[in-house]
Amino acid sequence: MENPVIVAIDGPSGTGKSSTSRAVAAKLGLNYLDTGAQYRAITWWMLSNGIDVNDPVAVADAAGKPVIVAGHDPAAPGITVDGTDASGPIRTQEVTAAVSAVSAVPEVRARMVELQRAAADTSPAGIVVEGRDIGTTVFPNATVKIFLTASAEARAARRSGELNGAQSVADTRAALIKRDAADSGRKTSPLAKAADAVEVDTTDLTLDQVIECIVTLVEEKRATR
Ligand SMILES: Nc1ncnc2c1ncn2[C@@H]1O[C@H](COP(=O)(O)OP(=O)(O)O)[C@@H](O)[C@H]1O
Ligand SMILES: Nc1ccn([C@@H]2O[C@H](COP(=O)(O)OP(=O)(O)O)[C@@H](O)[C@H]2O)c(=O)n1
Repeated sequence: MENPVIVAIDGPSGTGKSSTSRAVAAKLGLNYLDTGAQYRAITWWMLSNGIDVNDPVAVADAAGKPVIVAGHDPAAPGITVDGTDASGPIRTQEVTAAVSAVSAVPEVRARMVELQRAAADTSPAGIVVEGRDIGTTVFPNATVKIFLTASAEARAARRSGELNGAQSVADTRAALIKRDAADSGRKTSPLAKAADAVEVDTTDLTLDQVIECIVTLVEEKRATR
């Protein structure tokens, strides 16, 4: 049988990773994994259990406790923490503000990477995995690696639109830039483009154009291997 296809999609917030990855997985009949949702889920658990997220030792000590299960269906991925649906709570601004600190802790990353590799092992046709370090660390031998970018203005406008104006574009832009810096500057598996990743600037592309571009790259790669 053919090896499973692994499509790694990395990039900063608001570049279109989730929307693109889900559509690409659905079109190609592959599983889907949102690794950002896993880091958000463990962050939500830390906050809910009174762990000081700015204390890396406390976070490391607790990292093995929550049971996080991410769904792989691109039409309805979902995520549970200790059996409770966490899809809503992981998207709050409180979690968004704390997630970079939690995800910088090596013990947290080791646990998540284990779950991410296990997800690929149970995806016979293959999987589209989105995050920050998928092409560099989690799947260095991925079939196709994509690094999405977009201007800070475009990303902030997209995100602010999702929050229905609850946060201004300027405040959203500042929060995104702060999180990018934390994610790119951490020691363990920072946000980075893999040397062999294809960079796609989505600033002036429609979502459909980005999806088409990635589907074509995967199909080309599949045809030649
Ligand atoms: N190419 C694009 N053009 C316009 N809007 C986009 C594009 N890609 C994504 N979006 C929108 O931007 C928002 C953020 O996209 P998302 O996929 O969640 O990004 P990420 O996962 O990288 O944070 C969503 O509302 C999505 O519909
Ligand atoms: N592979 C990954 C994915 C996410 N993350 C962390 O998780 C956070 C949330 O990721 P996300 O993909 O849900 O973020 P958004 O792009 O949705 O805003 C990021 O800011 C990183 O701190 C990570 O460290 N490594």
